[in-house]
Amino acid sequence: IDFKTTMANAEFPSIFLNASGVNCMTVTEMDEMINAACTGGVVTKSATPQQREGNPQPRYYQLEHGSINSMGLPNEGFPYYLDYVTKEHAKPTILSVAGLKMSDNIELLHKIQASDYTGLTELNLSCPNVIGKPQVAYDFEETDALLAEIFSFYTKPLGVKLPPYFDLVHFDQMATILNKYPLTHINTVNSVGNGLWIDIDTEKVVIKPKQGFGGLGGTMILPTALANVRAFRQRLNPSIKIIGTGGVTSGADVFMHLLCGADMVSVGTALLHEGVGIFQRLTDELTTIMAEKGYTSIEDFRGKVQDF
Ligand SMILES: O=C(O)c1[nH]c(=O)[nH]c(=O)c1Cl
Repeated sequence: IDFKTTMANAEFPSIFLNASGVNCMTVTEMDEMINAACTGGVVTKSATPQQREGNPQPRYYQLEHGSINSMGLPNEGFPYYLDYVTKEHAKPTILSVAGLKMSDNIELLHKIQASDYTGLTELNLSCPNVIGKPQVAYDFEETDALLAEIFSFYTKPLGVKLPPYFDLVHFDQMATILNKYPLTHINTVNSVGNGLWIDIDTEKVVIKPKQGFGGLGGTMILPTALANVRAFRQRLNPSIKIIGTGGVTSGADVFMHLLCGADMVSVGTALLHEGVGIFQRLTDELTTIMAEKGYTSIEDFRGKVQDF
């Protein structure tokens, strides 16, 4: 079975990507993603205008059923990633960008618009760990204003990375805004913001930044991720594709994201834990499930989750 798919002008040889932030900080990591078996390409770490050290360590911690992080947007800086994605690669790239303020986002997109890069870009509206900054995507007016400004000049393929929402009315409000713009895709979900974990031996929180508050990922957020993928698939124009992210550790999890309507699936916590070999495993497990059910193509079941 071939798992190739197309988004905007890019042909991905597989539906699998890394979640931005994992295995995508450096050229070495991004090349490893592209050269790995069963990957569709690579999503860069969200780039800020200048290089950033990020938050003090420990800033990532693996839990029994997932992860917690408050990285603080460490990255090599926008020029580094623009240079990488503008080069030729065997598979497509998605350039992730994250401004620390509105003007940063506008400035970064003007630079991409003016550059030779013709691939996909993903605007991260959902970083939960920039201290003192609320997530843009939880401010509907700001999101609407930002997208209106961007699409007044930006003509290249653009998607947005969204945080999870937890209220059906919020799905309605956000989808109404997103449907106004010619987005290539949304990527949902980013980590579940500001969780907390404690080591009871030391009675201390497990990460240093933000008094231990950090974004949650991994198995424990899969139900939230599935709900967000389904809710947006039901509400968004079919022209807006969906990268399903959150909680994927097995072929069954991939199958559920696809049933909810995802076009591609990205993996973060489990990729960090297992390495790029996970993509062959997910491919094999999904293939087995499809064979057992008599499906020969993802289109046989994508978006066809049934109500009870
Ligand atoms: O702290 C981070 O770098 C970070 N961590 C996340 O879990 N999601 C994001 O979008 C970002 Cl930008």
